[in-house]
Amino acid sequence: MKNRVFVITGAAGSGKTTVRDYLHDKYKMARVITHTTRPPRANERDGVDYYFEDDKSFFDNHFLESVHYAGHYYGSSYEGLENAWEKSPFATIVLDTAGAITYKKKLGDKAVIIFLQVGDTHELQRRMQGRGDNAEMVAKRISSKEYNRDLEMPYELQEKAYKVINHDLNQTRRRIDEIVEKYQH
Ligand SMILES: Nc1ncnc2c1ncn2[C@@H]1O[C@H](COP(=O)(O)OP(=O)(O)OP(=O)(O)O)[C@@H](O)[C@H]1O
Ligand SMILES: Nc1nc2c(ncn2[C@@H]2O[C@H](COP(=O)(O)O)[C@@H](O)[C@H]2O)c(=O)[nH]1
Repeated sequence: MKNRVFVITGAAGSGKTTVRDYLHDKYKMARVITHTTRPPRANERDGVDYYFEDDKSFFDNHFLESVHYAGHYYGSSYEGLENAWEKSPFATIVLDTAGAITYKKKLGDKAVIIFLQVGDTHELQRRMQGRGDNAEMVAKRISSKEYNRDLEMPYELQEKAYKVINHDLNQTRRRIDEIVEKYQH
């Protein structure tokens, strides 16, 4: 089976991590852990959710791509992807849309891009608060240009990404199953 990386992208709170974990649990896809200078949330662990870095250590990595998002750096390394592919031919990663565009440009058909959309921005805020983000963090996030940019599929991903509306989670899982099925043979 050809190596692939399923890139889950979309706005904050759109369900990227939820879909990534579904791909891991159901299809045993290896998760690519990325690096960030953002402080950990209450339930996040270093090396599991992210590699948490400071403004100096972040730049010691060998990045395939990196971005500045809502005041913090995020980046995904070549080694992270190679390590995931050593575990399984199908890997999965969560990226903002700028990162997804870079993955598509650099990896071509090895990168399968899934863009998640939730039309109602109030629902997105409810979901962020529901998972325990504090009100100040949510306010900062939704006022960032990156969050607002990622609400719609960018021009560069049109015709190159699958758009999945994540309203009902069971429907989303079924749609994800249909997409994965296309790459299994
Ligand atoms: N279809 C859905 N219906 C209701 N709640 C959902 C749905 N999908 C995900 N959620 C919930 O919404 C919250 C945000 O989801 P998740 O953390 O996966 O988003 P995300 O896109 O990874 O966010 P971020 O980019 O900010 O890390 C979680 O509490 C998750 O359980
Ligand atoms: N381009 C990249 N985007 C990344 C990376 N790791 C995470 N992300 C995306 O950043 C935002 C914010 O994440 P959060 O955990 O602070 O809510 C979100 O869209 C993530 O998907 C990366 O290495 N490169």
